[in-house]
Amino acid sequence: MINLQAKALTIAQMKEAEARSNELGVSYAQLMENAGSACTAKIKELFPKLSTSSVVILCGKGNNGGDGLVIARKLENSAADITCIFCCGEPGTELSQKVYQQAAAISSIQFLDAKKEPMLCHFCLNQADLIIDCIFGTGFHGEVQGSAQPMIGTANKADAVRIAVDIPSGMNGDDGSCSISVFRADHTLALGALKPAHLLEDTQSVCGKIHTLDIGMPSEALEDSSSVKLLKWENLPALLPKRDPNANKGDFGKLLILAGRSGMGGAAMMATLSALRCGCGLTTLAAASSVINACFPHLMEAVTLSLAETKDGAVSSESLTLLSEHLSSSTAAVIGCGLGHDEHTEKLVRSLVKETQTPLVIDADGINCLAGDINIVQTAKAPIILTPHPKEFSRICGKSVAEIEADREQAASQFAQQYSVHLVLKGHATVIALPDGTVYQNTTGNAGMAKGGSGDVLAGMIGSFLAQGIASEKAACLAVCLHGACGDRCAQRLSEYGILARDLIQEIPLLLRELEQNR
Ligand SMILES: NC(=O)C1=CN([C@@H]2O[C@H](COP(=O)(O)OP(=O)(O)OC[C@H]3O[C@@H](n4cnc5c(N)ncnc54)[C@H](O)[C@@H]3O)[C@@H](O)[C@H]2O)[C@@H](O)CC1
Ligand SMILES: Nc1ncnc2c1ncn2[C@@H]1O[C@H](COP(=O)(O)OP(=O)(O)O)[C@@H](O)[C@H]1O
Ligand SMILES: [K+]
Repeated sequence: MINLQAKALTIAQMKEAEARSNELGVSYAQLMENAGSACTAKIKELFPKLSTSSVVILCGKGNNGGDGLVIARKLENSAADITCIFCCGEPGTELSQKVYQQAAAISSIQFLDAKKEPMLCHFCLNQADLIIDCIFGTGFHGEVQGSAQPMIGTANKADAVRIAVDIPSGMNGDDGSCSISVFRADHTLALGALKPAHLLEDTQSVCGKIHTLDIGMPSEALEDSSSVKLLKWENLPALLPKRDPNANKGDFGKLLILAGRSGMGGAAMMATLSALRCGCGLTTLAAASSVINACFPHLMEAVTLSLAETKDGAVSSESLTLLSEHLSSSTAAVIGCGLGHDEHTEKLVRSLVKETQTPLVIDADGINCLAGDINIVQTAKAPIILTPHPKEFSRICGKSVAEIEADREQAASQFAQQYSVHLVLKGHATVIALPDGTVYQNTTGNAGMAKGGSGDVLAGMIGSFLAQGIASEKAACLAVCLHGACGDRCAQRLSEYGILARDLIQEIPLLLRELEQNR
């Protein structure tokens, strides 16, 4: 598994993780106690002048409020004075009621009710040196209403350091959408794991600096929660191997690209050029003879293999033996870009995939050729990376495009595990799912790439890295994220409307140079 720092659990996954912790012997009450301890330790670290400071803790009536009451108890003797303000009435959950009783037994903690004593509450907030927000956490929905609203308003204007526990109150933890009234934190203490909202660019001004706190959830409980790892540009330098200064072209692999029926030469060329730009030692394009004749002058650095055509311009199955031989001497192959899908090609693709031991990237029509008998990928001898867009994926997974789009990560992960393949489900936030259940979600790319040809560029890039001996997981992650980053750079210069797939190819070496420098 690639070691990525960012790991976010959705609110539903967090609830599952809490339930699993409970089953594994770390009770809900213990988690709240641990959360309070971890927050208190972090608050002391972030705010060293505590002993001479006034602290106000804004509490909701759920378990986020419960965390606040544990913090109040744990801060006793460390701060000059502590006030807890109930913003939505008294604690309403079993857990928060229990910790309220414990805190209430400490005479030095003052408790106020925002509805009953608003003036006093505003006064305390204005005098505070530190304000801790425990009104809402993962249970928040809709808009902040009632007494919580003016409390947040005054807290945001106060001359104090503001710390939010778990999620700034008023923000949705999954999608980062904010209520009109939202607590503006200098620091946010994410409990147990980051939530998706913590990772969004737009939410940074609301969250401030984010700290993820260990609250004693067993690692099995967190890992089992099918977390999605975010793949970012910053992760790429570590994935790009350094080229051995003594190496020769034989050390950087041989890639075979089987692509391009008559009339689809652009796809074949695009895949070949992007493979060349990603550093493969020797790249061969095998395509219909008319395509080779047309593309040949533009592919000076590639070897070409001209394949017999049917009268309709499809690649004929006559070429099976020739292709099998080339495939066995290659270190990876890409099958599919603009290859077409008729009975000849289907027969050819199925035979090659069944027999070969060479690692494969299967894209576009390569996938369509397998759609009637997808079990072939499960029994194949070679490691396989499939790169469908949602419609192609729909043809092989038995789900509708709408069902896939409703939970892309889940659909991709289920398929990858069932068929023991690496699956790259393309589109906005491309998902990479591994046979072991690991799921990555790409963060680069833009809608300017939603144009014919972008997918062919990606297939060539993955194939090139694979041919150089980079393992499937790294090759797919590196290529997908780099491909998106090329799109982002191109869009800055040429606009999302104006970029072409060929522009992505020109951007590859510029960004590879940056990765080499940052390694
Ligand atoms: N469940 C657990 O095991 C743990 C939970 N923890 C804390 O518990 C939090 C989640 O607790 P809860 O599920 O109780 O949820 P919250 O405490 O986030 O809030 C839920 C309460 O707020 C109310 N509410 C939601 N939206 C509102 C709105 N717009 N206006 C007015 N009221 C609104 C709900 O009706 C409910 O009473 C986490 O964020 C975390 O801080 C931690 O203590 C760790 C352990
Ligand atoms: N809205 C988007 N945001 C980010 N990337 C996108 C978006 N739309 C498409 N892409 C990327 O562009 C590529 C399109 O590939 P594909 O659909 O196979 O097209 P084609 O094969 O015609 O080139 C994929 O890598 C996909 O992830
Ligand atoms: K909060």
